[in-house]
Amino acid sequence: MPTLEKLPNLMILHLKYHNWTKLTCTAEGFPLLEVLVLDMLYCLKELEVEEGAMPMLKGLQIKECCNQFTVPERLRSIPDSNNLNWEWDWAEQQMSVSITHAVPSWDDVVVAYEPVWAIGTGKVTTPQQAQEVHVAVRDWLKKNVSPEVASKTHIIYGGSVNGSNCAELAKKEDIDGFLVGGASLRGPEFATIVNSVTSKKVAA
Ligand SMILES: O=C(CO)COP(=O)(O)O
Repeated sequence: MPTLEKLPNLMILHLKYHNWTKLTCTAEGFPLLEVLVLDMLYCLKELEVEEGAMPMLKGLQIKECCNQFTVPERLRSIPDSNNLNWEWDWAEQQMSVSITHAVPSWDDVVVAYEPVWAIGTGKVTTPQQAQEVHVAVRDWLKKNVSPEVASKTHIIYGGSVNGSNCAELAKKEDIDGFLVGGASLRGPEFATIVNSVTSKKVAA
């Protein structure tokens, strides 16, 4: 936390699998953080958030942290990040933060859209919702970089992709591929996912 909380542009933080017993966020910590997920922190006994820390927090999820610890008063009114409906807001802000700096070659860039609530949860976004975000990312590239880069850049989706949902997602015009986690460990299923993206959809 002492290092992470000083990152000036960090907006989404998913902390998973660690044996921390106490997490402390100091008063100036996480100035732009909007979503915090504490996941499988089995040893966590104390979460201390000083007054003024995480001033932009809009979504919080605490899952599979088996010790009962007291959630600080200010965080109790923060909505579950699963219920947030501002996917494109996030995507746009993240694009701005990460891409306003020079990219040496757009040929080497792949943009991945991964809703934080879909990562490793078994909850996948709907193809329609993913398509909307991918279109918005492509439009952003068109306006802020160039139409050529927008048409050539692969925009891939990640978050609970599996052998059963990949075909419907892959049908969407602006979903150019997948970022696969858990299902990549199951060979035949991974092959199904790879084969579901049958053609390169972006311009050559
Ligand atoms: O984080 C991921 C890939 O980087 C996605 O993981 P899952 O496919 O297990 O949700």
